[in-house]
Amino acid sequence: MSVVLVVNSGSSSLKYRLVDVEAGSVLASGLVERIGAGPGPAAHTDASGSTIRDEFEARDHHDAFAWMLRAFEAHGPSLAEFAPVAVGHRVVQGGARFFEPTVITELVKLDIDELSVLAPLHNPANLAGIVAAERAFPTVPHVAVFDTAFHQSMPPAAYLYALDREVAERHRIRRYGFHGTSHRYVSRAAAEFLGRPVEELKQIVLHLGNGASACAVDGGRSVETSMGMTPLEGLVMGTRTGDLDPAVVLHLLRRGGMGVDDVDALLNRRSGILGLGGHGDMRDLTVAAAAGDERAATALEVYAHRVRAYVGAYAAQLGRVDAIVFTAGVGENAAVVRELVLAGLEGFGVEVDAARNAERSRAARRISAGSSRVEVLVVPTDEEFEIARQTLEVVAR
Ligand SMILES: Nc1ncnc2c1ncn2[C@@H]1O[C@H](COP(=O)(O)OP(=O)(O)O)[C@@H](O)[C@H]1O
Ligand SMILES: CC(=O)OP(=O)(O)O
Ligand SMILES: [Mg+2]
Repeated sequence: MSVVLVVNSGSSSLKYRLVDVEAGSVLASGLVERIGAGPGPAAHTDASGSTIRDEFEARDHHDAFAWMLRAFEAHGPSLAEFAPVAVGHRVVQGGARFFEPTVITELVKLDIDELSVLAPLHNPANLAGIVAAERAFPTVPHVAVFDTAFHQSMPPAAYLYALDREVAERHRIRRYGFHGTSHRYVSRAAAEFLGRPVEELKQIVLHLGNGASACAVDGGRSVETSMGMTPLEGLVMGTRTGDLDPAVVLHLLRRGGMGVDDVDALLNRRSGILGLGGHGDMRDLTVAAAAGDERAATALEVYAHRVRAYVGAYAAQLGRVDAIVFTAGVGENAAVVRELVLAGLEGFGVEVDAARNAERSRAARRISAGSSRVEVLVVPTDEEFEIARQTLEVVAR
């Protein structure tokens, strides 16, 4: 059997999936939300797709795991019959320390904890999930799969900030990049869809979810990405600014009557399409824009303008573009966002087929016209499956 449990612990949620990697099938999946913040929704779906919903108060990740185990017991599948041979964990920040999926030891946990200074919103939650999962599944190996790992192939020209070298090195300030598991999976899936070896393709992958990042993938390797030392840099996101003149921060601290934590909350939680257009969820923003809400329409323009700027930059860095690939919640579903991003790129060999772009589908598909020099694809990401696959690979070694 090749059953792996995948755990994605966010600051306030636990997402899990039980995967049979060899069969390529999902045996169960679920979600516990609002951890540590009072009663919240929890849901568990079995292999047949039938879902049970609950309202549950998880004080911490241990409680959330306990809920998950009860859900398996009550609704199946049986964890005795489909016992995971390993547990794979999403860990967001691996710094320059982790290049590959890694079996979790006490030392690895110390490193993940220590890297929290470079991802204060993500790594502490990832670690809490690991500790809880180890307690729930004490006899199998646990593996950390890092968001940063895929981007370790970036050259110094792409990952260095033009900052005083001594200061940057002392504080490990450089661009690490995130969503690597998704960029890796999607760039390979796109090559498969095109029936071409990934080694010969130059791709621009646009992971547009709540968090969003662009990645230039040359021959299957990340050569540049838009997120930086933390997942705040780059594209406009649900609640994050993306690129910003750093002097804005200084100005707010000096003149805006704000403290460090206020500015942190402003940039990470109250900005992006939420701050600009009044909606942090792209579904709501596009509906509002279509209904004539000017602020929402402007936010959409800013969002698309930024993505287009990165497409142009990465086209220049790659020297040639074979494929532009959209993925994640917004990239897979929001036809209007794709249309705005791609508008006016005909001079660069990008021709969109409007009907194909408007089609709704869950499968990988082409949205460019037959005559387009650049292939434009929509490829659903599957970070959980990729984490399961990498976890099994490490365990089998
Ligand atoms: N049909 C849709 N139209 C527009 N946006 C969508 C649609 N479905 C999902 N989204 C958007 O995708 C985003 C969430 O993406 P997702 O990849 O699930 O994020 P994350 O994994 O970071 O939580 C939200 O902004 C959501 O509104
Ligand atoms: C790294 C990151 O931004 O992750 P998410 O998109 O899940 O917030
Ligand atoms: Mg995501």
